[in-house]
Parts: sequence; C-alpha cells; structure tokens
Amino acid sequence: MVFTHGPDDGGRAAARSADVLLARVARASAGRTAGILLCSAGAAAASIALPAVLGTTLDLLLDRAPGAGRMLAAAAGLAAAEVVLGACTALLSGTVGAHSTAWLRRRAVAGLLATSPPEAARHSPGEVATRLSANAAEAGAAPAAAAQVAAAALAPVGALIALVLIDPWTALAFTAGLPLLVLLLRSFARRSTESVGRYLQVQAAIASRLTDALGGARAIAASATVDAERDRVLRPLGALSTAGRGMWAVHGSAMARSGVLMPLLVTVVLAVGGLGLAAGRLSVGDLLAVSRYASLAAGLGAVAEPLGALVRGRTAARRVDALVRAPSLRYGTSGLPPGGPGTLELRGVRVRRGQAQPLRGVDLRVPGGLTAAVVGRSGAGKSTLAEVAGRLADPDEGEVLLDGVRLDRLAEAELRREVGYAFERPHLSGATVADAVAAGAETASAESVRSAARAAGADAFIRTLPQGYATPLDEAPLSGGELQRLGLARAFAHAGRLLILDDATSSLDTATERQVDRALTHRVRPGTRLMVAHRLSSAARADLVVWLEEGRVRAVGPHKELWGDPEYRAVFGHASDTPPTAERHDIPGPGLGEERPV
Ligand SMILES: Nc1ncnc2c1ncn2[C@@H]1O[C@H](COP(=O)(O)OP(=O)(O)OP(=O)(O)O)[C@@H](O)[C@H]1O
Repeated sequence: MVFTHGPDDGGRAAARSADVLLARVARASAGRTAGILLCSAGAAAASIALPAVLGTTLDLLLDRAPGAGRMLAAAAGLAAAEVVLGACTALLSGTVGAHSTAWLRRRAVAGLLATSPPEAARHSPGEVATRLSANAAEAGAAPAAAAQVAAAALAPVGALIALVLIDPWTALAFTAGLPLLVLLLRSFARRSTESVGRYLQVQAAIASRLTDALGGARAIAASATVDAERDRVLRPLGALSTAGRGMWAVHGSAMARSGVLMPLLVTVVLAVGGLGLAAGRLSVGDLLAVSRYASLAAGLGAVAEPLGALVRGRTAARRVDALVRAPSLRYGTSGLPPGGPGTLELRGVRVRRGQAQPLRGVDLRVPGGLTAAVVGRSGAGKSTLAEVAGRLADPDEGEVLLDGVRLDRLAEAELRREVGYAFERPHLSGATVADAVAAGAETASAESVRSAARAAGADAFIRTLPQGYATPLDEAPLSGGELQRLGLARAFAHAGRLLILDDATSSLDTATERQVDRALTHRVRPGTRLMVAHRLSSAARADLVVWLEEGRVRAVGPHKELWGDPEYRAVFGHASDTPPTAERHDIPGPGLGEERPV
C-alpha cells in the first residue's frame, strides 16, 4: 500500500518551520529547560570529579597517608549528589514535557479553529486526533530531549578533558575513535527521521480510517459491511508493523554498533594507561581514574537514546506544526454602510479544491432584502457558493461584496455581526440550551433567545425538556430536526443584513418549514437570505432562484419562469426532455428588495 505525503510533508521548509516551533515551545518552558541543563551539568560535574577523588583516595590509602577518610566522605557526597541531581533532571524533564505538550496542543487547536473550513477539512478527524495526542506528546518531549542530548555530552567531554590532564596519550587514544562515533550518530539521526516519519504517517492513516468508520457506524451495521470495514481499517497494520520494525532496527543497529565501538575504545585507553603505569608515567590511582574516565567518555555512545527522542520529537513536531500553521483568514478593518439592504455580489468567483473546481467564474447579484434559493444537482457548487458568500472561505479568484464592500476588507466583528449562518448539522456550544441559542459574535438577550426560538419552531420542544431553556446541552436529547431548529434559532437571534441557510431546513417537517419561512419574512430582522435548497417548495417560495450547474450559474430568475425549462424541472426530479432555456445571470429591476414588505 502506498501512503501519499500529507500537506505537512513539504521538505526542508516544513522541517525548518517545525524547528522554529520547537524553539518557541522551549522558550515557553525556558526556566525549567535551563533547570534540566543545570541539574545535568551538576550531575556530570559530580560524575567527573568522582573518579579523581576515588583515585586520590586509593593512592592515600596505599601510602597510608592522612586525609583518606575525608576524601572517602567527599566521594560519598559526590555519588549522592549525582543520584539526586539525576532524579531532579528526570522530574524536570517530565514537567517540561507535559508543559510543552500542552502548549503545542493549545497552539494547534487555535490554528485549526482559525483556519477556513475547507483548509481544516484537509485534515481528517482521525488524523487531527493523532496529531493532537500522540504527535504532540512526542514533540513536547523534544525540548527536554535536546537538553538531555547536551547534558549527555557534558560528562564525556569533561571526562576527555580529565584524561588530557592525567595522561594526554590516553585522551589521544580515545579521540582516534571519535570520527567513527560521529558517523554512526549522523547516520542514526538521518535514518531515524525517515523511519519515524513513515511510522507516524501510517499511524495517522489508521486513526483516520477508524474515525471514518465510527462516524458511519450505523450505515456500516445496516449494510452488513462490518467485516469489510474492519479489514479496511486494519489494512495498514502490516505497513505499521513494517515501519515500526524499521524504526527499531535503526535504533537497535545504532545501539549495537556503539555497543561494540565504545568498549573497544575503553579497552584501547586502558591499554595505553597500563603502558603509562609500566613506564612510571601513571600511579595506580591514576590508572583507576583513567579507567573510570574512559568509561565516562564512552558514555557519549549513550547520547543515541536522547538523540532518538529528539529525532522522534522533531518529526512529530512537523505534523503538529501543520495544524499550527494552517492558513488563517485575515480580516480587514472596514465597516459596512449603515442601514444597507444587504446586496450580495459575486464577481468572477472561482474556487479550487485540489483538482476540483466547485465554482468556475460565477457572476451573481442578489439585491438587498430578497430571498434567493440556490438550487442545482448534487455537487453543483451550492455549499461552496454559500461558503464564499458569508466568507467562511475566500475565493481563489474574483471577489465577493456585501453592500459594495469586499468581504475580505471587513473587520471580523462586523462580518460576523452582519452575516449569519444556519447549517444542515449545526454545531452547538454553551452550557445550556439557552446559552447555545444566545452564543454568537454578541451574546443574545434571554428575550431574543425566546423570540428566535419561537420563530424557528423550537420553543415548544425546548419547553418540554427537563429544565426547559436551562436544560444542560449535553442532557438535551435532540433529534436531527430539533438540532436544526436550535441552529436556526441561533441564526435568527443574531440575524444581520445577510442570512445564509445551507440546507438548514432539510430535516424539518413541511408544516415547521412553512412556519420558519413565515417567521423569516415577518419576525426576523429584514435582510437578504441566501438559501441552499433541495426542495421544490423552498425554490417556489423564494423571490428568485440561482440555478447552479457544474460550478457555473446556469440561470437566475423567479422559480415560475425557470419552471418552463425541462432541465430546471429535472433538478427537482421532474422529467426533462426538452432543450434548456436561455441563461440569465442577473436580477432585473433593482430596488426589488426595498419594495418588499417585511
Ligand atoms: N474540499 C474539497 N476537496 C475536493 N473537492 C471538493 C471539496 N469541496 C467540494 N468539492 C467538490 O466540489 C463540488 C461542489 O461541492 P459542493 O459541496 O459545493 O456541492 P453542493 O452543490 O453543495 O452538493 P450537495 O447538494 O450534494 O451538498 C463537488 O464535486 C465536490 O466534490
């Protein structure tokens, strides 16, 4: 099976950006990270001093000289300090990891929520879950791992200096083997980055498939495809196992090679030290110290462990960084002309989504105050039109204007105040049902919450809930239609000059839909309505219909005029056997909106 590279796999630039992110997260825990370095340096200093003190102690004991007891106590103190400082390093590493993970998760969630829905949709829910959980935790461990890499090098470097001071020949013998170790660590870091990257990708693919399957659990059960679905979800397991084995093979081979190289170096150093003793250059105590320092210097091979954690953290950071860097919508500072009717214009609007072009050069004008139904076959581009009309996303070409002002020049607060949305499956947030309706750019008053709920046909069922409007949202059992009515109520409570309803009445019964329609005319703040509609009745009741076909405006006009076209009738499932009528892309008669009673 082949896994294509995700949007975050952009080579060096992505790696650099992830490193910048890690530098920022390290700065956020700078105090504790410095603590790791200090404790590690302290532990390294203690471990470096210990062999010298032990060597001197041995020489004093052999010579029966005074002061051996004091030196022994000093050695015990150094050993204790090494243990305590090591424990502090472990504790600080844990807290730095936890803080860094939390910091990364907050940034990633903020980045994801600030981006446009189509950008966010590039990451499947399962993939996002993996990036925010496992990947963020791995990346969060990177700052502490970096400090540990630096710390792991401190003791060996110090030990090497001590060897130079005791007997330069022993230091030279050790240094001769270092280029091999550097080569080994470099190759480990490179191969590890590749294998960890593969593993994380497959892991995300499985999570993504699993989340898809959970989302469609009812359909899977109903269509008796449980076995096939299980196979589909688990199919990448083989690739995961291969990637995992590859990862540990890289790790294991680095460990094995350094496991051979380092004892070999220690043996060579000891041999040189032994020759020094025979030549009278070194004392017995010196030889003891040389053997301990050689072992300490050989600890450089153990740098592979934190280096592995650092490599895994850097690779995981790229996946988290892709969420942090998700392009966010930029807002302007302009306002709308006061009292404007809500005239909506699209000029040469083109939208690309990967290979697809949901909208291809759309020109459209909906005069203020009118209700326009957007109709077309499935995939015609209706939801995409609704998306750019309310600036949930920007078009790739062209511009969208509300009362003559480009939407991307509007201040965010003004945009969200004046443009309202209701969706087919609204997402509600807030502690209670009333809070969910009140939530918006500005919190709606209790009075407008109730009046909006009445207008959306939601008041009656809200009253039957255990605590009415005060029912906690997560204790309110809601059907699809009830959820839609709450979404409509929220939109009505915050209605601005443009209200966009994207299939927002699809689950309502006909009577409630009519009631909502009447309320839209008489009880909700007057303005322009753009309604994505599949039902014939919605198109028939609208002032005008925008008929989309394959991302283009096929025609614009009153429903009864378009009805003469058999292809238009076919959109609603009526027979089509005559040729299409002429195209009309604009609404004749400006001022229609102003003449319309509200
Ligand atoms: N993020 C995306 N990536 C790839 N293609 C996309 C994306 N979003 C939309 N499309 C494609 O663009 C076309 C229009 O999609 P859109 O959702 O606007 O259609 P629609 O008319 O609302 O359809 P429906 O009535 O089925 O909801 C479809 O072919 C769709 O597959």
